This record gives sequence, C-alpha cells and structure tokens, in this order.
Amino acid sequence: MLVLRQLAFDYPEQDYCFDMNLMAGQCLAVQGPSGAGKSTLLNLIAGFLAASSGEIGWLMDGSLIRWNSLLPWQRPVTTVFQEHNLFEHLPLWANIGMGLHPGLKLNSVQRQHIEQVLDDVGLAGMADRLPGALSGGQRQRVALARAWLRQKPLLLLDEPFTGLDVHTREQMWAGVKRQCAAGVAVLLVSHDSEDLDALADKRLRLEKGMLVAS
Ligand SMILES: Nc1ncnc2c1ncn2[C@@H]1O[C@H](COP(=O)(O)OP(=O)(O)OP(=O)(O)O)[C@@H](O)[C@H]1O
Repeated sequence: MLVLRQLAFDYPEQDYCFDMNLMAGQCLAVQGPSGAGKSTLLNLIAGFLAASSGEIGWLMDGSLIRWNSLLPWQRPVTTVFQEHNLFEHLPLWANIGMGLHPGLKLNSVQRQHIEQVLDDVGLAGMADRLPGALSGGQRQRVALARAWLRQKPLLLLDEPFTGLDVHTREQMWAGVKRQCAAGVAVLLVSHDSEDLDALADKRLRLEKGMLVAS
C-alpha cells in the first residue's frame, strides 16, 4: 500500500501537505482545478520533487519501506505523463521495451510481449514505426502500452485519455482494469467524469493544498 503521511512541499505562494493511502489493486482518482497541485502530487510520488518533510513509502506486512531518499528510477513507479515522453529517434518497440534490457537487446519472448501490448492498445503491426509517424492519440496509446508492460506496483496516470475516441478510451479503461486486477495500485488524475465512473474505486479532491474526500 502506498502511504503519504504529512508529505509537504512548499512553493512561495502555496504550501502542500498530502495524506493518503492507496492499496494494491485499487484505483484512486484525484481531481482538482488547474493549479490545485495535481502535478506537484504526482511529481512528489514519482520522486521528481523532494518533499520538505513528511513520509512517503510502501507499507508491507506492517512496516513502511520509506521512499523519501530514493531517486525516481529507484522507485517502483511508472508514470504516464500528459506529454507522452516518447523517444522520437526510436521505433515503437524500443520505446515500449525500454527498461527491459539496458542495451535494448530483447529476446523473442520480450518482443512477443511488446507485440501483445501493441495489440492491446490497438496498434498491432506498428512496432517498427517511429513516434513522429503517429497521431497524438496513438502516441498516448504507446505511452500506456509501455506502462502496461512495465507493470510496476504503482502506476501514475496524468490525464491519460485526453483526445482519445470513445472506442479507444474504453479499450484503455480495460487496460487499467487489467492492471488493477494484477495488483497494481493506480493513481489517476482526470477531469473526465466518464473516466472516473469507469475506473475509480475511491475519489479525492485537491483543495487548499490538501487532499479531501470527494
Ligand atoms: N516551479 C514553480 N515555482 C513556483 N510555483 C509553482 C511552480 N510550479 C508550480 N507552481 C505553482 O504551484 C501550484 C500547483 O501547480 P501544479 O502544476 O501542481 O497544479 P496542477 O493541479 O497540476 O495544474 P494543471 O491542472 O494546470 O496542470 C500552482 O499554483 C502553480 O502556480
């Protein structure tokens, strides 16, 4: 279970203090208007921002494994950013397979898994394309496919379905549900009530720098 206890971050004009739990297999939705602190929360959890005080970690068998001093790549977290973060010079298979092997020397089973997740997101047969040849929605699906394959204990999704058509969106919801069923804890930032109705087990809202029940 992900645990945030009085996790604080201070900007000059706004102080944040986050308290929350997110269980393995659960999808927690966080909402809030622009500027409420959603990106700040995700960046603190992913390790791109360092908290000024408080605790963050994973509670297992009653003891908290603290993440405070862990760098982003040391945390068992996958983040799907709004900007997709694809490597433009690498084909889709390499973008998705990144992290499976340091030199991207993938074996046939790993290549099959990549083909499978591409199929899952409706991009079958596109493994050798470059990101530049894709639409915005297709790029978003590549970013999600990469997250599906990594299957880290915690998945952070920042407005992950923006701009997708209804059918694709439903496919992506199914992907999130499969992740939860496999025990992944999902934190979903979304403004879209349909996303929340389809996926959220629990909802919180960001208000005055704090998380409150929605
Ligand atoms: N580097 C920074 N220095 C000072 N203030 C910042 C900085 N980054 C963000 N802020 C402020 O912190 C607040 C929260 O920003 P944050 O990006 O977390 O909000 P958000 O909820 O993700 O917004 P959006 O939905 O527009 O992406 C905002 O009021 C913003 O002005």
